[in-house]
Amino acid sequence: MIRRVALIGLGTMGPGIAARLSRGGLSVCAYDVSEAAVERARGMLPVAGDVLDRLGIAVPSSGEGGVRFAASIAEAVKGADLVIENVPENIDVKAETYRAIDPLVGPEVIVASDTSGIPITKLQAHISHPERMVGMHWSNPPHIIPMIEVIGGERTAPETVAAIRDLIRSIGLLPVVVKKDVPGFVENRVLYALLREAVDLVERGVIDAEDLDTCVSWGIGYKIAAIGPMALLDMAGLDIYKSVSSFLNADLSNRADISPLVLEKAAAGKLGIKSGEGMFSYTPERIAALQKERAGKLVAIRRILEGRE
Ligand SMILES: NC(=O)C1=CN([C@@H]2O[C@H](COP(=O)(O)OP(=O)(O)OC[C@H]3O[C@@H](n4cnc5c(N)ncnc54)[C@H](O)[C@@H]3O)[C@@H](O)[C@H]2O)C=CC1
Ligand SMILES: Cc1ncc(C(=O)O)c(C(=O)O)c1O
Repeated sequence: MIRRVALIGLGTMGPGIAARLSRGGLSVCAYDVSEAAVERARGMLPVAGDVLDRLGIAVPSSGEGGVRFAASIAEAVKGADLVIENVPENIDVKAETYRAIDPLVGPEVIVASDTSGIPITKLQAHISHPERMVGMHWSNPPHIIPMIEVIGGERTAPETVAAIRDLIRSIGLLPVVVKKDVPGFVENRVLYALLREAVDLVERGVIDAEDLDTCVSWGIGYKIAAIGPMALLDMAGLDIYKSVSSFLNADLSNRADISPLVLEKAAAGKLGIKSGEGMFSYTPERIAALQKERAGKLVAIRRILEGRE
């Protein structure tokens, strides 16, 4: 039974994951190489806790759960049943992290990666018990989005996939088991198909960035939360999809490299909210207001989709 979780990496994803696991009654020991990341995570926990309150996810009455911060990776993984790796999306950084964890944990400990899409088969080459390694891909913001992809690599034991699926379910979240270890799994293959086309349309001057967001959020986005893509095909009619895709598919962006617009901005340090500028510009006040507004909307939508309002 999984009760104690070590969480390695407290950047964008870590604090929300820690808060949600703790609400599920799991005891979390978190670690980051960066002191600043740990301090930021400490500050994020009550904010995420407030959102979880509004989602109606109660603090366990048993007194279980809780998040503490470790001073070393060894302290973090000591006594853990599950280690969740949340370090940057770079195979070398992840491999180095597994090398550090490997001698510190027994063969019964599951090592899960929150990778956005590096195949688990590649990651498990860097660990001495590959049968205990699994993908556990959360979606951002992880304390609010209930769906988590579970991915086994070529050498993952089916029992490991089942254990993570059951854990996710046991804390009231929604596991989706991906049957093949393809790059990007499912969520990001679909998201990156959309993002490639969106960036291309803005880059070619077909539409401004603000209007692109209005079009997608109030058109496809609003609809797709209630009606998934496969159900949408049936709602529109496969005859319509056949006619439109007969001329449109060939015209969609099929670029295999990274768009020049994104490369240019990234090279100039324009990374989005984390740097104050990306596709749009942000002041610190605007970031705080946006985060509050977005959490409020996501909570309200989720409550409606769950039939609670
Ligand atoms: N940002 C997003 O929207 C999502 C990201 N992911 C994935 O989750 C993982 C983490 O992503 P983010 O939180 O966005 O990254 P991030 O770059 O914001 O945070 C990574 C953290 O890991 C720390 N770190 C680096 N090496 C470490 C080590 N050896 N030991 C302990 N800590 C270490 C860094 O100091 C940093 O605080 C990546 O694999 C990413 O692809 C998954 C879902 C969504
Ligand atoms: C741009 C982008 N890339 C990756 C992810 C992920 O799920 O890994 C997300 C996300 O929203 O979670 C994302 O927005």
